[in-house]
Amino acid sequence: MRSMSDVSQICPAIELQDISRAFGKRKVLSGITLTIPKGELFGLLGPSGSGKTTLVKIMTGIDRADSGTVHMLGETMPQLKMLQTFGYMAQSDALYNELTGKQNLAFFGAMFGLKGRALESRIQYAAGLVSLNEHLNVQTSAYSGGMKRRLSLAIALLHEPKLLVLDEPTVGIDPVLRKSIWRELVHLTKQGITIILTTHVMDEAEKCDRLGLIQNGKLIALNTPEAIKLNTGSSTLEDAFIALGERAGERE
Ligand SMILES: Nc1ncnc2c1ncn2[C@@H]1O[C@H](COP(=O)(O)OP(=O)(O)OP(=O)(O)O)[C@@H](O)[C@H]1O
Repeated sequence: MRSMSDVSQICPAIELQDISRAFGKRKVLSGITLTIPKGELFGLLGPSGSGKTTLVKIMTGIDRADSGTVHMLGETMPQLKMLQTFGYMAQSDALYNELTGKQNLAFFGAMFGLKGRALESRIQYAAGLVSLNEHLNVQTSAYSGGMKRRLSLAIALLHEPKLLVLDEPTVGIDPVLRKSIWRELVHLTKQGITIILTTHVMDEAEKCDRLGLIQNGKLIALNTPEAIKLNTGSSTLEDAFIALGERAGERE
């Protein structure tokens, strides 16, 4: 008989089956079916309000679908124990402003059971990744918007999650740092970590292994960046998405 860890070895990182969600009378997601294998760098794109944040919240169990099923590494979601498995970076930063950057990291690290040397070394790694080492002892209330985003990303990475779910992770981050963060994200997926992110930035979308395009709560395209361009006869992803959006609009 297979143990739970054997099951998580062979299961995809995320499996969504026929997910729908409405807020009141407003249908935000309709019939989304999507499988994301382990180690993939998956990008969710779509116009503002198309349902991307709602979908990633449902993947992590932060929000619940009205119908459909969610599995993370073979486990039915939501499940409290899965909080240890993934790191989530929300669009708005959830930080303690009266604490320093380091105290914030230590607080969230302790919540994930990290302590002593292990906690210190993870804080140094995560802060280094987002170039915050020199600002760790500054109170977070004095951080710029970009620094807060970077600290939120460091917190999401702190407990070595197998899966990272990042909602517009590089908004407000300067191009040089954005590049180095992306280099590290790609490096993490090479180690088998799955990354699912939302973005509006086309050059970030180009770096993803696969993209899902959401429009009006429906998944209207799912493929590699190259195939999406090829299938629409477009030279840029931007043109491809405009073409796909128009086609989907005509079908509705
Ligand atoms: N808790 C909520 N209550 C009511 N409506 C909501 C709630 N959360 C999201 N919505 C609505 O659902 C729709 C989809 O929102 P969502 O945040 O998922 O979009 P998005 O694609 O992530 O947008 P953006 O790119 O601007 O972040 C929007 O119309 C939003 O107003």
